[in-house]
Amino acid sequence: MIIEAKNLTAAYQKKKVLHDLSFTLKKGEKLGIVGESGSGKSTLTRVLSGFHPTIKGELSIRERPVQATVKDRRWLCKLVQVVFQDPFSSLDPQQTVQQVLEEPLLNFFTLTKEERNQQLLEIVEEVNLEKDLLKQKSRTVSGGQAQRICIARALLARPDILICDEPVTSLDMMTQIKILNLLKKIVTEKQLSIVFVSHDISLVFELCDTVLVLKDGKKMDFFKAADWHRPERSSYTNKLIHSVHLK
Ligand SMILES: Nc1ncnc2c1ncn2[C@@H]1O[C@H](COP(=O)(O)OP(=O)(O)OP(=O)(O)O)[C@@H](O)[C@H]1O
Repeated sequence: MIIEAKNLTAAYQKKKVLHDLSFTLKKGEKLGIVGESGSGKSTLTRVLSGFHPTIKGELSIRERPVQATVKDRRWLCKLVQVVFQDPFSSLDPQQTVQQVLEEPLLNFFTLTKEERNQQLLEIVEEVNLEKDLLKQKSRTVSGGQAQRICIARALLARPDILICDEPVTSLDMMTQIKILNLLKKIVTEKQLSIVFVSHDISLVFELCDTVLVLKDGKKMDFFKAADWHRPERSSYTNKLIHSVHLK
């Protein structure tokens, strides 16, 4: 298992927001986390990337126990890459796109300048960005371009796990479709384990193998996406499914 979570419980101050969550993710599998606003999706991604402590339970990634310590975060920062809802929140506006993309290459690998340049050219093509954009400051790019840059930066780290936390929610409809198509391509082509967070269950069914449904920080269901029609789903999951008119 690449992720093994047993009874994970997390809180802000004393208020519990995740309750006894248990689930697993195999290498190369795509896990969708679904739930309405405030159900704990983002908190769970922070726990998985070592940025939020648990008050109970056990989390292991690649069979190594994880707590939110500085040492764990250092270990996890290459292994687990996160693409956030608002791409600009994780871009330094003063950096050029080239500097943003070079960061994981400089931090995690020993490469010559030529090797780095080669990887930059390959990744901009892969995520469908103009290579002239490399010279621009990241604050001058569009929302869609910014999200492509964040996806490219995450992929350049060659992570084991890619977490996408509502990666299209802040984008306009047409850009959402384009970024989703890019993510679908990545999901199909890469042997990555992916955690895809969304309030949209139909999207999760499209992209993921397994689905974790959260409500008020509690696990409502954990099942294979292909089995979505089975009657034993919780009434909450059934409501989510029916709300998007799946057949
Ligand atoms: N920094 C914080 N301090 C205190 N409470 C927080 C903090 N961040 C989140 N919470 C609370 O934790 C609960 C879960 O929030 P979280 O952001 O994880 O949910 P979510 O499902 O990601 O929501 P959304 O879809 O709106 O992003 C909510 O009740 C929220 O108010």
